Amino acid sequence: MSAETPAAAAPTGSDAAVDERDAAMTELLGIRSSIDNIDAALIHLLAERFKFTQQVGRLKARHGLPPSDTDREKRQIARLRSLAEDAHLDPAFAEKWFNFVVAEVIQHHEELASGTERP
Ligand SMILES: O=C(O)C(=O)C[C@]1(C(=O)O)C=C[C@@H](O)C=C1
Repeated sequence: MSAETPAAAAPTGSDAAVDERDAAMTELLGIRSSIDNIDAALIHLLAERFKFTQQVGRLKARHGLPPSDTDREKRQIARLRSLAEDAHLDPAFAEKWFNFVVAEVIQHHEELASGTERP
């Protein structure tokens, strides 16, 4: 059987169809378990990233440096878009993700600079 021609489903309600549905559910649970692991890893990676950006924010606040650095952002976006392409991930999505995270980071930087950061 080729990837282009999936097997026809057994007639609805037949024993074969029930077996196929059970097998599909087992496969789905296995795939979801891998998705769970990846989501957990992403949360841990994001937490680590925010620990480092908090360090940057404190450094910038201490020395009166501006919260954002658009040149750095541009370079990082170009780098991430290229990495995304190599990884067959939509580069526009990679850029959107980066901008989303950076907006949050800049808000944290601003709070640190103004002394209104959350505990
Ligand atoms: O590298 C910095 O200067 C940061 O503040 C970190 C960071 C980022 O999260 O990547 C956030 C804001 C800046 O505009 C650029 C990059």
